[in-house]
Amino acid sequence: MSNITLNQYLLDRQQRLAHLTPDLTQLIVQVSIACKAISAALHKGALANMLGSAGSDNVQGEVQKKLDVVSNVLLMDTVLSGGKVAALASEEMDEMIAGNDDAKYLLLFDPLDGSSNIDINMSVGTIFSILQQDHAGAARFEDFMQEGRKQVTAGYVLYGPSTMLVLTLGDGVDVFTLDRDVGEFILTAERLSIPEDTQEFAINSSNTRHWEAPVKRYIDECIAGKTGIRGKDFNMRWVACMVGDIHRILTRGGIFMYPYDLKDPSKAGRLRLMYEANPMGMLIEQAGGAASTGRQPILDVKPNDLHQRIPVILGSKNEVERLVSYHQDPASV
Ligand SMILES: O=P(O)(O)OC[C@H]1O[C@](O)(COP(=O)(O)O)[C@@H](O)[C@@H]1O
Ligand SMILES: [Mg+2]
Ligand SMILES: [Mg+2]
Repeated sequence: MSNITLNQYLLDRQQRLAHLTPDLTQLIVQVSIACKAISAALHKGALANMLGSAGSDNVQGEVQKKLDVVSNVLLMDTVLSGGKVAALASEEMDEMIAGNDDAKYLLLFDPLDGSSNIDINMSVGTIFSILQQDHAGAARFEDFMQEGRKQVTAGYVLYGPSTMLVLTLGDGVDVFTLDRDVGEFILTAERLSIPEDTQEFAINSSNTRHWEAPVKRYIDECIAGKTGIRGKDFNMRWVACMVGDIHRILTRGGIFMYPYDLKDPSKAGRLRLMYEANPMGMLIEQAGGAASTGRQPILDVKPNDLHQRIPVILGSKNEVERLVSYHQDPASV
């Protein structure tokens, strides 16, 4: 194992990556500090009265857990006091929050992903995405409306049996594990690569009756296994925390889907473009996988709202491409 800390790693990358400015490095470090504090709060759990609901709803009408609120405040306070963001936006807040007018970066985050896992002591995560602000002066809402392809950094922290930071600067995907004894994220895996094929899928199958035909066809074929046209058996996993599911896929391959469904036709999907789909799409592509809505690459979607929802299909390239081809094949619909 290396003894390379996140700070050392970023200083080293500054020598080779022109877009990794000292300000961007500092912003990434500030996010990692907030995530260490979130990790500590999660670790204390019931002992620090951290479990349960906060008694409020977020902008999307979802009940906020205490830890959703605590994580949001920790991230916001740490980053705003660091002075490297022009503005930030969070899944848990209605509007963007302005930062330093002289700063050059915009930060987006899902402070606590997989909220329904908090009270059962299962894995949760934080997801973040960094965009460049391309003009001087105060940030505006429109500055955030950039395709995912323009992200300069994306990552997540998985709070599982160990706390891991998974990061891309647009040059591959690297993994850091929090050493609690010394309080540092240490580099533990480099240049992740997702196998092109898989026999593992992740989807909330309680929504089966609401799916569109291409998704039904794909999942039916996986379930038919050796007896169907796929000629091999598939396994199914569902962590109920996107960070956990994506971490598994980055580690050993697989496909993760939260497709459009007709349960509530007014919703374009369950997951959010800016806080979940874009950062995860960048990580997956950087590790050689594919990320699609079924109809176009996630990273090419031009956003129109901070809290926009979107269908997501992410993971092993050949499986994602197969499901995308079913969306184009009239026989599926
Ligand atoms: O409740 P379901 O349908 O299993 O949905 C689980 C999905 O919802 C999410 O928890 C949504 O994220 P939040 O917890 O940040 O709202 C994903 O992490 C996860 O993949
Ligand atoms: Mg989430
Ligand atoms: Mg969340």
